Order: sequence, then structure tokens, then C-alpha cells
Amino acid sequence: MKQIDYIIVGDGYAGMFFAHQLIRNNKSFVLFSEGRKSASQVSAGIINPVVLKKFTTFWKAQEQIDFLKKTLTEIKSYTGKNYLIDSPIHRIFHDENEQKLWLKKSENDELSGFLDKKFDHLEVVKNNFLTGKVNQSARLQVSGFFVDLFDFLEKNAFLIKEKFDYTKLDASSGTYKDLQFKNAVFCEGMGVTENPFFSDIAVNPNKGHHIKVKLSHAIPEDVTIKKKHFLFPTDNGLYFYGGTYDREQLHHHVDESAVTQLVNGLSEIYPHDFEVEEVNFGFRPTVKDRRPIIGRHASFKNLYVFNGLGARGILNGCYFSKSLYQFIEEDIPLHEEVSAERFK
Ligand SMILES: Cc1cc2nc3c(=O)[nH]c(=O)nc-3n(C[C@H](O)[C@H](O)[C@H](O)COP(=O)(O)OP(=O)(O)OC[C@H]3O[C@@H](n4cnc5c(N)ncnc54)[C@H](O)[C@@H]3O)c2cc1C
Repeated sequence: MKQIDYIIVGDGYAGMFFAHQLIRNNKSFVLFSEGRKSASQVSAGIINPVVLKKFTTFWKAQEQIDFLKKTLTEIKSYTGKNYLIDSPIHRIFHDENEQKLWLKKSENDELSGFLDKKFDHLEVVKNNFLTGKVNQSARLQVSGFFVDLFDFLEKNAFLIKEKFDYTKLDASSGTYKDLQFKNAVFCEGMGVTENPFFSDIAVNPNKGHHIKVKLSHAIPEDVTIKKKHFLFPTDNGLYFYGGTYDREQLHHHVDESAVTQLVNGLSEIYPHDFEVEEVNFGFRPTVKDRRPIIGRHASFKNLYVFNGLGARGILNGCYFSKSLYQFIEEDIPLHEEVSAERFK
């Protein structure tokens, strides 16, 4: 039997950021990846402290942004790369009322650090009512982040490229096949529905599509444009536009109505020709109260769940990986707001 401290099941933001906590604390572990494109890999990579519909912020936004920056610097120390793209969100205003609301909200203590008071005009895209800049917003270079982390995990023998087989887990003895583990942390996103130990947690799928498009006229490269959805350049010359939200059409194929919605949304702000080159979709694990679900199994004290990252996989995944680590290793209680106990 090989002795390890942790098993991690799942390779999205939850699994990767938890793996980082183990790396920085010198814990031994293996991470199971079934090799499917995760919702995390399909995500836009937006890091955003503001709810852009209502111009509000959310619980611990500043702390989460600061912690993410610190964590990405730590990750850079072993992958050698920076994944934070300093390309702030510019929210296109629909009308003057939105401009007024933005300015009013920018006086608010919670929002003054995020809502820039000076409006900008962008070239090429339609922004008759200008744009508001979200200070401290940025983007993660999603593909590089995952390619490099998989590479690092593989080189250090932390990665097992297999679907984790729940029937082979003996929680009482802390064994899985030839592994003897102290703790197992389940980070499967919507895959958790197949996990017999945590299948009852209150996450619901919200399907998101994005398109990658070829634009006939280049748009400003140093900003992330947002009206209905996000628009920004990727590293292969294509532009990302997305993502949609859908709680109803949950089949595992591309939904043409989502593609139409995206094409229409992009046409509204981009007055030139474009071609759709790629369509991708994923399932966000969402929770009614919009907070993650973190907890320990009621009977098996060595099994944990880390899920419900919702639409903010990066900030939630990064910040709460540390809370979970401290809960397991240092007995520091989880915040009630994210504890799985709140549903009991
Ligand atoms: C279109 C779209 C755009 C988005 N944009 C953003 C954004 O800009 N910013 C942001 O912060 N968030 C964004 N999100 C949300 C974010 O992607 C999710 O919150 C996040 O992906 C959830 O991460 P996760 O690790 O919990 O799950 P996932 O990313 O789904 O990862 C879980 C992984 O576990 C694997 N797995 C499951 N079961 C097993 C098993 N038995 N054995 C082995 N592996 C297993 C799955 O294959 C999967 O790869 C977006 C989501 C979508 C769909």
C-alpha cells in the first residue's frame, strides 16, 4: 500500500486550488482526473468583484481578490508562469440611467474601490453610452493555467488520469485500491451526483455556452468588454464571447438556441462581420444561496466535499480551498455561510 495524505477527486478550479494548498504545505497527494473538459476549462476566466447587472458586490470580494493574487504568485513559483491578465472589465452602459446608478453606487464604501468614476469610450464596438471600468477586475489565462498545472502534477507523480471508482473506496479503512489515505476531498463539480457519499448535496447544474469567433475588425486588446456577455481576445487569434446561463436545457450537446443568443448578443455590440469557429459548454455547479458547499461526511470523518462554486469558480475555488484546508488540518471551523451544515 502506498501511504498518502490526500486523495483529490476532480481537476477543475476546486481540485486544482485545493491541490495548491497541499503543495504549499508539503502534503503528499494524488489527484484523479477523468480527462473530460471541465466547466472550469470552458470558463471565461473572469475575475470580477462586481455583480454587473445591479452594480453590487458580494461577500468577501476584496479579500477574495487579494487572496487570489497571492495564490497566483505562489503558483508562479513552481510553474514559472503568470496567469493573471490585467485586462479590466469595461461594462457597456445601456442608457443614462445606468450611468447614474453606477455613479451613485460608486459613492458606496463597499463599491468605491471597484466602480471607476471616469467613463471610457471604446473603439470599434458600439458603446453610445460609454463604458464603466471595474477596478481590480482581471482575467485568468485559463488554458495556460490548466495545461501547466496538469504538467506540474504529472511530472511530480501527483496526477492519476483515471475516473475515480467509488465502489473501490473503503472509507472505514481509508483505502482506495493500493492507496492508503488520510483524507479524500471530492471536487467533482456536477459529477458529484455520481458520488454515493455526497450525491445529496444541494447543487444544481446551470449550463453555460461560449463561442469563439473570428472578428473582421480587431477590438481593443487591453480590456474585457461586457454587455450581455463577456468579449475578449484569446491567445490563438480568436475572440471569446460568453457565457450563457440555462437551468432547463441540460442535455450533453450544444444547444443551438444558446448559440443564437450569443450570436445576437455579439451582433448588438459588434457592428462588423464575424464567424463562429468554436462552441463549448459546461455545467456550473450552482447553489440556491450562491455560496459554495464545503463539508465533512456525517459518518466518515476522512471524506470531504468542496463544491457549489457557481458562476465564480476562480474566486470561490481559490479562497475557500484554504478554508477547507484549515478546517481539515487545523480544526478551524468553516464559515456558516459555506458549510454544508446549513442545509441540514
Ligand atoms: C461558459 C462558462 C463560463 C464561465 N465563466 C466563468 C468566469 O469567467 N469566471 C469564473 O470564476 N467562473 C466561471 N464559470 C464558472 C466556473 O467554471 C465553475 O464555477 C467551476 O468550473 C466549477 O469548478 P469545479 O472544480 O467545482 O467543477 P468542474 O470545473 O466541473 O471540475 C470538476 C472535474 O471533476 C471531474 N470529475 C468528476 N467526477 C470524477 C471522477 N469520478 N473521477 C475523476 N474526475 C472526476 C470532471 O470531469 C471535471 O473535470 C463559468 C462556467 C461556464 C460553464
